[in-house]
Amino acid sequence: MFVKHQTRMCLLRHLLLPICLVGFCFFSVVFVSATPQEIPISQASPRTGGAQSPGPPVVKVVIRQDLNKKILIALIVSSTLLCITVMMILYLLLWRYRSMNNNSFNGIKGKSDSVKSSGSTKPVVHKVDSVTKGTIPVYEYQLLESGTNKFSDGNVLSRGGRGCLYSACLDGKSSVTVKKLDVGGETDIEKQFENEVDWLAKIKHQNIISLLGFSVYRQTRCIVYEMMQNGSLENRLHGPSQGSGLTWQLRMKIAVDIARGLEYLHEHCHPPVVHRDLRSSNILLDSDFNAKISDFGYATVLMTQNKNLNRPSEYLLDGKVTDKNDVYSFGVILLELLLGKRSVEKPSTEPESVVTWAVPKLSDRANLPNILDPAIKGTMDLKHLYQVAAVAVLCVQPEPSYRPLITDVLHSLIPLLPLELGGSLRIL
Ligand SMILES: Nc1ncnc2c1ncn2[C@@H]1O[C@H](COP(=O)(O)OP(=O)(O)OP(=O)(O)O)[C@@H](O)[C@H]1O
Repeated sequence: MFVKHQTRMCLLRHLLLPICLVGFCFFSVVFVSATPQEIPISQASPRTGGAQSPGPPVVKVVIRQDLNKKILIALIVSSTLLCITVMMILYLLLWRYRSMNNNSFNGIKGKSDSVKSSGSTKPVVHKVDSVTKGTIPVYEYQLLESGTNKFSDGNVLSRGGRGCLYSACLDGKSSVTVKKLDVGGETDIEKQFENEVDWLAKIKHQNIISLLGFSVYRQTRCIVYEMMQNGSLENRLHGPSQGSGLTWQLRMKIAVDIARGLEYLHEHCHPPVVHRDLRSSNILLDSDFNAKISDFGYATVLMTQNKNLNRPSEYLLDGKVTDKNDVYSFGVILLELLLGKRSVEKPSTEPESVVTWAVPKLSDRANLPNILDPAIKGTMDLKHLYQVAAVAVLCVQPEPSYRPLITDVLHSLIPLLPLELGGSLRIL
């Protein structure tokens, strides 16, 4: 919204000068053409005593010199107009080219740089008005500190690999989530912080977590997100409740939501974005169990070299990043939803991935009901179950090119989801 508004204002500002020039020329032309074209010269004899004597007819004589002058003026005006039009077109083309370059997903780098240079010793100023400028709000560190009771243990939602997550109340009413990262000279964390803020500032979608702002204070980086009351999908499936709160229909809704978020990244972002770290712990659920993709610390544009990335080998096919990496990860989540198993089980022996465990078993569809998550056994149409399992198996093909596009996955899942949950299935 803000970015669109900003662009419109910018366009207006840039168009104002050429419009004024054209307007000026237009009025010049109108003015010139409005001046008399001919000067009538009467050759009649002088009037006597006010009575008009019938004299010879009035002859209109065009003064040649004047005519030449007018042609000259017309020529000057029209050539000026032509020049201005050409200049205006060039100017617009140049401006369009520049703004396209600026908008092509490098918008926040400038912001990150300024953050770096200003942020090491002083708190960043709380820019409330930055919202109206089309940028992301920069929170004062002290505001986040007081909103989380000085980052107290009582406010901790989770302790992650890269930092701690707190619930916070910033405006005295609604609750938000603050992720606090301690950079401590670790460039990797700083990079992930910048990457996350950079992407989330540009990506707005109902199935992608909303970024509310960030803060930079000495060695501490904070990211403020919307609160996702039902936590992560991983916790819902494999935590204390063991998936009991997730019905078959809810699971289908979650799968469709994730596919919608991914489809937006792969098909509607320009250039396309690959998440690269899709897993059930990065799928968050709001109070209505709407699923949103989070954690964009590793996200990148499609088809860049995959350097410096410490991910499992299945994410690094030929060192290339493609949208099919995300499709594979989506398949893993689908298997987790169906079977209630973790993506990687860690028994006392060798850790085993759900893919190597499930795919051989799924070759015989009659086997499927036996390995299904007990929490959903016998609660769905078997035809639907087979269809979802087939999609999951396709997504986790070892050969990336054999995996479907996420848009195809999405459109094969939508008919299995009831209308009231955002699908197209009519339950009679
Ligand atoms: N906006 C949110 N609202 C509610 N809970 C959240 C939110 N974001 C994250 N969480 C919870 O915190 C957990 C950790 O999330 P976080 O993004 O901090 O992980 P992380 O630090 O990236 O950990 P890892 O390095 O293992 O990915 C999530 O799995 C989820 O349970």
